[in-house]
Amino acid sequence: MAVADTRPRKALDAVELDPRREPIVVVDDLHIVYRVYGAGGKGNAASAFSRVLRRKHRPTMTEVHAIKGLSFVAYRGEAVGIIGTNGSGKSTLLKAIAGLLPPHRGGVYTDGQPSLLGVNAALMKDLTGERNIVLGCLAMGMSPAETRAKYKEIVDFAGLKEGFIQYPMRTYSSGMGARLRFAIAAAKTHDVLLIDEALATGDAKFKVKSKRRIEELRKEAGAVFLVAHQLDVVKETCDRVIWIDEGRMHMDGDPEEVIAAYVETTGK
Ligand SMILES: Nc1ncnc2c1ncn2[C@@H]1O[C@H](COP(=O)(O)OP(=O)(O)OP(=O)(O)O)[C@@H](O)[C@H]1O
Repeated sequence: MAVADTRPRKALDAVELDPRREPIVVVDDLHIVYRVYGAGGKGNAASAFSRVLRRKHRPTMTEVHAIKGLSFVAYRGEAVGIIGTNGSGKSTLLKAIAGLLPPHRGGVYTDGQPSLLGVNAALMKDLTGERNIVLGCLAMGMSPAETRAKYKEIVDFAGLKEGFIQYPMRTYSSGMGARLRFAIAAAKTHDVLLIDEALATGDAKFKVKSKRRIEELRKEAGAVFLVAHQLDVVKETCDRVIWIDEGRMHMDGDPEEVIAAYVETTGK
């Protein structure tokens, strides 16, 4: 899948390519800019009316430059951890790789279909866990027969308390929701699996289980990207870590080294 590239290629030239491995995600001088309308102005009816009278269609617009020229190549079989302080651009990068945010400049190229598994992944709160499994599997492109075949495996993996699978998801704790989301996403082999904080709320036993499943997914599929604030999860799960600071690449390499440098700099 290719996402708009509107400028001469330059930044990726600086990235070293490993000719022995197969690239699966290429991020080339990526810039992501959010447009925020109405920031700074009063968001009430009077100011909207005043805009109408002044024939100004839109409230003031400000831009947030969240990713500022990021370039790297991820290879088949890699598990890449993305770390950085709050607001550094981790979730934005995942969304851009998933194709959910258009690049302002530069591009993201993936070999195969990326799937984003986030804390806010679109499960329906008013539907039962059971219905969400079916909908989730169908939404991931599985056939009804495949969905039926995988159903029990998903329920077992999520390991919810007895009977909860028949309850609406709004009755689940955040940890239970995260477990079910992960279990649904992990039921399928993904070309590129993007995980945003989904493992944060699981307990220790579930983390071990998910780590094992991520390893399997890496073998079966393309690459796994993981955003997590818990550095131990990243260290245990990933074989490469990218540290983003204010939307820019700060460090990229061995998990132990990058995390040690991050802890030393940020004190986290
Ligand atoms: N929908 C949005 N509209 C405008 N600005 C946004 C939006 N989402 C994120 N931002 C801004 O983009 C920047 C990067 O945010 P992002 O959520 O990617 O950071 P993050 O590293 O994932 O943060 P955290 O660790 O807190 O989850 C921040 O300055 C944030 O305020």
